[in-house]
Amino acid sequence: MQEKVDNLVAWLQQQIEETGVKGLLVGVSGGIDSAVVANLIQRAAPENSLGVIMPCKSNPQDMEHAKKVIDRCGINSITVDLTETHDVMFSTIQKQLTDQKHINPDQQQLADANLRARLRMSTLYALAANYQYLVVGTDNAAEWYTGYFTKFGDGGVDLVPLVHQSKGDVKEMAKYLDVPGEIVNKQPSAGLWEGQTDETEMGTSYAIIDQFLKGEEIPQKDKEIIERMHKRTAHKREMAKGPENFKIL
Ligand SMILES: Nc1ncnc2c1ncn2[C@@H]1O[C@H](COP(=O)(O)OP(=O)(O)OC[C@H]2O[C@@H]([n+]3cccc(C(=O)O)c3)[C@H](O)[C@@H]2O)[C@@H](O)[C@H]1O
Ligand SMILES: Nc1ncnc2c1ncn2[C@@H]1O[C@H](COP(=O)(O)OP(=O)(O)OP(=O)(O)O)[C@@H](O)[C@H]1O
Ligand SMILES: [Mg+2]
Repeated sequence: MQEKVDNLVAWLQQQIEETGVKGLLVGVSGGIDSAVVANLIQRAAPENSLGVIMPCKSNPQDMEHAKKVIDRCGINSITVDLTETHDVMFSTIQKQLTDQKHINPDQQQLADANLRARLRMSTLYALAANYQYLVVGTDNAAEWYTGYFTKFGDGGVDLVPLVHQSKGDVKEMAKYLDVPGEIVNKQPSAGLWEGQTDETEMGTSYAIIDQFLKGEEIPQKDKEIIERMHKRTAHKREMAKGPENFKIL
């Protein structure tokens, strides 16, 4: 584990050097993935790293966990509360849709949730411009393969150090990095609505996705879910498409 952590820290330092930026920042949610990334960037750039706490109608316990992560790893931090910003923006959009009688009630929960993730992304880039830092993402191999992230939201980042780590690997790394036990052991959640957990929403578990990614046998039902998610979200892992027949280069 020490070797893996040292390699990831060295890789982050190399990215700072190659890109000529001053440091790195990450959104700290109170979940395990961002706890690990906060520790990694703090090790990579102790004086030039930042953890950003961005509550947006969030569960208060997540905020407490986020603060614990920050205190335990000693990273500099800033809190930007996006609750009011989200309220104004989402209600303005809903009002226009309602006035035009175009509102689709079935899509509102997802639209609300993804707007939270995209407001966080915009906040991180505003801070990155200020400090001349890069935005570091927290997606692990399971989330990346299944596309379980918001396009241009939590997926809108400059670096993804954990993209080749399974959720199990992230958990082992968190223990090694001394992330508080209550964070290591809680149910993964995007926290985008009350009671949301990743595994209930996906209909499969991280343990099974990890097995699938390692080429191990898993139940047919889970295989179908994982392959369907992967196929449906291919666009999130690619550049935006343009018409092929107008290519000039
Ligand atoms: N074939 C295609 N080619 C190009 N673009 C395509 C497309 N199909 C949809 N799109 C576009 O993509 C959009 C759908 O993608 P997107 O906006 O991402 O939305 P979507 O994938 O529907 O939702 C995001 C999912 O990620 C989960 N999430 C989000 C954030 C954090 C976490 C977490 O684990 O913490 C999890 C969230 O709970 C939800 O299940 C469509 O509205 C459309 O604009
Ligand atoms: N309230 C928040 N404040 C700051 N960043 C956030 C917040 N909510 C989400 N994020 C960012 O979005 C990322 C994606 O969330 P995700 O839930 O996948 O990761 P996590 O919370 O770190 O771990 P877990 O998947 O175990 O819940 C987070 O890692 C974090 O960088
Ligand atoms: Mg989370």
